[in-house]
Amino acid sequence: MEPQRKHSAALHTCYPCRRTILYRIYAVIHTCGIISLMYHHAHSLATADTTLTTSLLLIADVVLAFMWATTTCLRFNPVHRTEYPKRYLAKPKEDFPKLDVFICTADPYKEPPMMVVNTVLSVMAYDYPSDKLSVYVSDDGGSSLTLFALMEAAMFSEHWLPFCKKNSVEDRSPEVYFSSKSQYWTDEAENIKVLQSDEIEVMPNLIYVSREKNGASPHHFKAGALNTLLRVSSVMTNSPVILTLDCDTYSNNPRSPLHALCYFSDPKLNPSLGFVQFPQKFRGVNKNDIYASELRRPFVISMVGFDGLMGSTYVGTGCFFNRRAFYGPPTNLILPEVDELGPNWIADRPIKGYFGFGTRCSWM
Ligand SMILES: O=c1ccn([C@@H]2O[C@H](COP(=O)(O)OP(=O)(O)O[C@H]3O[C@H](CO)[C@@H](O)[C@H](O)[C@H]3O)[C@@H](O)[C@H]2O)c(=O)[nH]1
Ligand SMILES: [Mn+2]
Repeated sequence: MEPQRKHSAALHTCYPCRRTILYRIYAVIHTCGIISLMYHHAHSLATADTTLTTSLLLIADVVLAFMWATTTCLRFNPVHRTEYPKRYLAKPKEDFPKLDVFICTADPYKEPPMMVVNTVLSVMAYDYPSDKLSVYVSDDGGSSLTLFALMEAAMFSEHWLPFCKKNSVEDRSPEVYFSSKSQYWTDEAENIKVLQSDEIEVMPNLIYVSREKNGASPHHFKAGALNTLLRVSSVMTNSPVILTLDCDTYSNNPRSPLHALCYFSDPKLNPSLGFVQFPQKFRGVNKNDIYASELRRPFVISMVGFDGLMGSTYVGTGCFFNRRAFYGPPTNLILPEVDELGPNWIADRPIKGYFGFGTRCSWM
């Protein structure tokens, strides 16, 4: 992501970390220390007899100095960002771009379908116009259990979405909501029952995709699944903004799309803005995180460091993409041979779907 240091844009601000100056002073002192150490080694090599020992020490110190330099650049200009989603909300709803969400699952035993549907429901229930939202699930396991769970989730969503929006529920993964409020939700469960399904007229699209795999060509695991979803979604909805999620990472903020759009809608950033990566947060780690399972260094410290240099890295989940970014660099649009797979194709055919097992879902 392009860093933007000025407080100019109304929808987001970016400011450097306050302790950067102290760190830079320390880094200069440390660099002087490394240079004098290198000088000492070079001097010893030229004058002393212990050439082998000195050479080994020199190599060890060069390696350590290189490792220090590569991590130091991430501490050199860390930046913090703030978005103002309420300001974005003030726009007319017609101006909101369509959003496609890609969720990958592969194994119904290691990734239980209940976990997958909780992730699905957490994004279907976004505070976002439902008619602009499409959720695509790629199931590399081709599991009928996962498909069945999704069908049930589609029906449950008719109750869950109005309930979340009416009660301003913050945790929109049902599993998290019901476990975190276990002392309250007995009363609220009654509310779920009495809600009518027509409170929200349009429901988000929910599309299940299980790609064909064969021995003749490599399937490329998650990357292959995401590419399949990219192609399928381009002919069905072709939304300009895409969110990718692993099936085990639910969205814990119903306004996440608005936060991302604060950047995508900025005309100064947009031509070169490929993606907006959200940090990962982990549930269920032990108190004080003694095993460092939160992975704070890669997901928090390094990310703000990358952001201040040339932009963060994609960490595989929780990332909003500009669909245009998949069609070549900002100055060069590389169009596919099939028009319908291009970024500017307007996919306006209505999506009509029927489930198996004799059930037709009313939201399609
Ligand atoms: O053939 C496959 C294999 C995996 N996946 C999905 O890919 C995701 C990540 O795979 P997983 O085995 O869970 O990898 P992890 O090590 O848990 O994931 C971390 O590391 C991955 C890269 O190695 C990133 O893609 C993930 O975002 C990151 O969370 C999951 O949703 C899987 O369902 C597929 O869709 N098809
Ligand atoms: Mn995983």
